[in-house]
This record gives sequence, C-alpha cells and structure tokens, in this order.
Amino acid sequence: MIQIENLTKRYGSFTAVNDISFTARSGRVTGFLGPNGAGKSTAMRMMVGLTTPTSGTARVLGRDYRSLPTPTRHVGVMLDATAQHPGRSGRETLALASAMAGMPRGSVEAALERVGLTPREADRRVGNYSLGMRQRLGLAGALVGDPQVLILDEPANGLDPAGIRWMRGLLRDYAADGGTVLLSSHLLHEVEQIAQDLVMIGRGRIVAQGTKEELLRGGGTIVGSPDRVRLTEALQRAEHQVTARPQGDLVTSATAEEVARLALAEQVLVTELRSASDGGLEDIFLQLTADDAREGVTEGAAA
Ligand SMILES: Nc1ncnc2c1ncn2[C@@H]1O[C@H](COP(=O)(O)OP(=O)(O)OP(=O)(O)O)[C@@H](O)[C@H]1O
Repeated sequence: MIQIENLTKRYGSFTAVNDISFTARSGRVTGFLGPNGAGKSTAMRMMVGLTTPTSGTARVLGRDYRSLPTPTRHVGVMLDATAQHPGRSGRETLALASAMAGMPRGSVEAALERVGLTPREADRRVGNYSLGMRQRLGLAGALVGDPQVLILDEPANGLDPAGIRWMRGLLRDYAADGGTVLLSSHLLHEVEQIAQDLVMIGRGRIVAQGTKEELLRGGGTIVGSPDRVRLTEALQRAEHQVTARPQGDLVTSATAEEVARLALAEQVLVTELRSASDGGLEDIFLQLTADDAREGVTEGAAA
C-alpha cells in the first residue's frame, strides 16, 4: 500500500505538486494519470526518497521509503528506463540489482524470463537496446527483489501494442497476487485498460480520483444548445453544476432526463444530449484538466 498525504513540492515560486492525497491499495493497479508536466514524476520521486517534499508525507508499506530496510526487497521502482548504464549487458545490470537486494543468483534468470528478454538479448550491451527492451529490463530490475509494491513511471513508453498487452497481463497478475501497482502515464486509453483505480492530476493538483467505474459514472452529461446562457441559469437554479467546455457545449452534473425536463420547461432548444462517459476517460480527463479554458468560457456563458 502507498499512502500519500498532503504532498507538496515547490521549486521557488512554482508549485510542481500541490497538496495531493491518495492511497494506492494492495491487490489493485492504480493509474496515475496526467498530461505532460502535471507533476507525476515529481510525486513519484518523492515517494521513493529521491526528491524531498516541501510538505506532506508519502508512506510505502506504512513507512517512509528511506527507512525501509533493503528497500528494493519491498518496493520495485522504475522511474527512467533510459538511465541504465549503456556499457553493461542486461544480465550484468540485473545481477547488480539482484546483489544489492541480497537476492539469490537465480533471481536474475527468473526476472529475465518474467519480462520476456531472451538469454541472447540479456547478453547484449544495454546501449544497443531498443526503448522497448530497456523498459522490459527496467521492469525486470524493479521485480528482481520480489517486492510487494511497484512504482513505475510511464512503463509502457516505447512498447509496441503486443508489448503493452504483455505488460498489462504481467501487472494485473502481480496485483491479483496481492501486490500494489502504481503506474503513471499520459496515455489514457492504455491506463483505462490496465488500472482498476485512477488518480488524475493536472498542474500539480488532483482533479479526480476513484475506481474507474466511479469516474466513468461521475462524468456527468454533455449538453449542446444555441441558448447556453438560459440553460446554464436553469440548471444552476435547480442546483446542478454546470461548466462550459472550450468546444462550445456544456457539461453538467444533471442526468440527461433532468436536462431534457428543464429544457422543455424553459423552452430552450437542445441540440446534443449524451453522457460524458460515452467518450471514455479521455473526455472526462480533458474536461478536468482544461482549467483555464473552462473558467474563461464559463464566465462568458453566464454573462
Ligand atoms: N528540479 C526541478 N526544478 C524546477 N522545476 C521542476 C523540477 N522538476 C520538475 N519541475 C517542473 O515541475 C513540473 C512537473 O514536472 P514532472 O516531471 O513531475 O511532470 P510529469 O507529470 O511527470 O510530466 P511528463 O509526463 O512530461 O513526464 C514541470 O513543470 C517541471 O518543469
């Protein structure tokens, strides 16, 4: 289990991670989603003691990562698969990680097999690896200490579709055996297929979190109308939340039926009416992270 409480990181006047709290539970894959620069890597670096938080705490298996005895036996970490030493072979890289974790020698072959690197590939210098092979090696390095928790930053980067499917199976099985997986990505469709729980981050802040089903259900209703101002007012009077989206329509907490009844009562024409979750998590995610555009348009619509 990973518990993040009020975690904040400031660089001068810039806040990279802004008061985030969430729990990644054991037996589950938790997706940490956000666009480029959202603060995912900074948050993960704080979880494993590589960056000092300005405030707040990150606990892994109930403890500060740095206070864990032989951390790699408990937590498998892959933050930057391209950072591996190019002159060593894949097997040498893993042998070092295995020795540092105090694991028996057989753990290297077991990890190689688990990530699908052949003995020939394992003997090649990492400098000659493709990005996908580096990701597999990085994952092997995270798994070699047989940890209960995996923290993986963009693990699917560079993997082809077959590789992504393979990784999905591996991480699902790992969680099904009781492990905790936290993986970050800016590729929403990919995470939608792997993760059971989601934490969405935009500009350092958590914008939504919950199980995938909860987030899809909670997406609200998208409404198109040439008379957005009157419809917005009617929805707000009925105590529904309404936000104007940059694409010119509205998203509201009201159900489609509630919107239809209000529009009928107000004699407002509705040209589009659908559940926001029809567009999958991507729609929800884009709405949630389009902060500036959203506020600007809302003011305009309500004026
Ligand atoms: N050492 C640092 N000094 C100053 N700013 C930093 C530092 N590290 C990160 N940042 C800034 O913090 C913000 C969040 O960066 P971070 O790498 O955590 O985002 P990310 O969500 O992982 O993005 P990506 O998907 O592009 O990797 C960015 O604006 C980045 O420029």
